[in-house]
Amino acid sequence: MYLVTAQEMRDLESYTINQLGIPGHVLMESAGRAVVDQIVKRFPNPKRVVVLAGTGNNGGDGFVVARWLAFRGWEVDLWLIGSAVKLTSDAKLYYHACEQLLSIHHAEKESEASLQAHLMMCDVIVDAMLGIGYSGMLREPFTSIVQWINQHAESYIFAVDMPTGVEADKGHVFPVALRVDETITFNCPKWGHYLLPGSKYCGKLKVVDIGITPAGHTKALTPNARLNDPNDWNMYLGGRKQWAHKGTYGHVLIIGGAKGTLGAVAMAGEAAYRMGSGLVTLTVPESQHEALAAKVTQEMIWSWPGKDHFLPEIAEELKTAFQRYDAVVCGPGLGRFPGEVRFIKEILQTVKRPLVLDADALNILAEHPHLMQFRANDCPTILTPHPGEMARLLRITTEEVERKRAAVALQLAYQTRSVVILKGRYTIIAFPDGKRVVNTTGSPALAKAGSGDILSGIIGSLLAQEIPVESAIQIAVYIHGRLGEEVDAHSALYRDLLDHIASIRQLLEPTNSPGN
Ligand SMILES: NC(=O)C1=CN([C@@H]2O[C@H](COP(=O)(O)OP(=O)(O)OC[C@H]3O[C@@H](n4cnc5c(N)ncnc54)[C@H](OP(=O)(O)O)[C@@H]3O)[C@@H](O)[C@H]2O)[C@@H](O)CC1
Ligand SMILES: [K+]
Repeated sequence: MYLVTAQEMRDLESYTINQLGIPGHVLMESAGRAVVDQIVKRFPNPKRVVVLAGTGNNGGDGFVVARWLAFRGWEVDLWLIGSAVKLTSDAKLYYHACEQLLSIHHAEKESEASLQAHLMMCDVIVDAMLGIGYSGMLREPFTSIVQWINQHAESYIFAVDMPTGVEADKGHVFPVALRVDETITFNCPKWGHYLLPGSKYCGKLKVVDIGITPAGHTKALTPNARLNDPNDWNMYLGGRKQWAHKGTYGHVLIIGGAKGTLGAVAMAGEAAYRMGSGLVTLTVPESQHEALAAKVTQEMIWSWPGKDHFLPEIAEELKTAFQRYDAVVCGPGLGRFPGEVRFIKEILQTVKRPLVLDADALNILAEHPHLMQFRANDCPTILTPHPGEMARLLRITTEEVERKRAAVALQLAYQTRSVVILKGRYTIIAFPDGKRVVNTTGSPALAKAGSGDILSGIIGSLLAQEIPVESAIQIAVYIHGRLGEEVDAHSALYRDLLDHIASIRQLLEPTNSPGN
């Protein structure tokens, strides 16, 4: 499913109205009806509702909702927030229809206390004040109404398209937005539903069709962002081939393992095996070999000569060694060590297969951005920063990363010619060609040490299995998020996450794919 900006949504709407000849008020009627369908799905028996309608087309949807809820026997209090002279022509049509059926309250003319009393007494609030047309600093009277509802209202709140105060493109909230239980949006989700802080206000998101031309219908109407959708890649998750041998599903190399962080490289290795790779090798400095060998069973270990540091004279040896692997992950528990810059340079230059850089490999890159020039353009590189690592890579604050997640992920993808996986609630995957994919799976269980190592291992495994890079990354991020949903958010250990890989993978496999 595509993810759109307000402008892309307007383009789809105007194509539908101007090219296909479907009047805007028909779309508005469908929009309002679709919202009512969702409301009555949640509340099959008539309730008392306050509908708050603005003067733009979002308000127009609100008038349609008020009319249909009244037809269905609901007790409707309809409030116009703003001046009736400002109503758009489509909104005006439905405002007049409501005038025939209901007495419309005008917030301009009535006291705040009167509105508050109605809001206190209702079971349901419908927020049709502002939608994708909102931008900038939220003005009065919306600010006061929103603040009051957030603090006092106990009713169930539906937002039409966007919660009032959440900006559609960047998810900005200046200074407040309405905290709702459900948001019903039209045709496509908007970026603001998935970006912080806006995403925290949306509650459950439901996307409904209202007759607007679907995104992607023509090239001109094709956005470059999507939600991570298993239908785009589940064809790569077929059953295991009957005649497979251990090389069939790729050989992953995981480079990491400084003293004290050997667990990270071991977890990444275990995740790679669980995701299906036939061979996994872990590599650590020689001084850590024994300690790692005591920790792992199934993984092979290859250690480079050196005592917690990299010796330039072994560069040639590394070059030969790196050719053996189908995908390389560098970073889990890597630590910092003398010779690290040369080490990363050798890896970037020598590994011709897909390369995932994580953890301290990213920190080294952040301090030495010139290193990326040693990576050939045709060798896929994947960077997996969390917001702190991203901040270091771009030399901005973590707060700025969180505020501009979609933009900064793309910036780093362009700068480094790499695929960037910016981790967090709604992980964003940005590709160097400008495409972006937003992942919706995940849970707070993943906010724990080890979670990133597991993700790296899963990505490495899928890349080694020669699944196309774009798909491999989307599969990995999606499955990793699903693992978090399967376990207890507080107590889960990395093993609990790994235990669910098989069942989630099976659920995602397309039916009738026995392998061959
Ligand atoms: N797209 C579609 O396909 C379809 C869209 N539909 C619906 O239309 C909605 C979009 O309608 P829209 O374009 O009229 O904008 P909308 O959200 O009502 O906001 C405009 C109002 O916001 C106000 N305003 C702005 N900034 C503000 C601020 N900082 N603080 C305070 N106020 C501010 C602005 O006031 P002004 O700046 O003009 O004084 C104006 O009054 C969309 O979300 C969906 O629900 C469906 O009906 C059918 C198909
Ligand atoms: K709204």
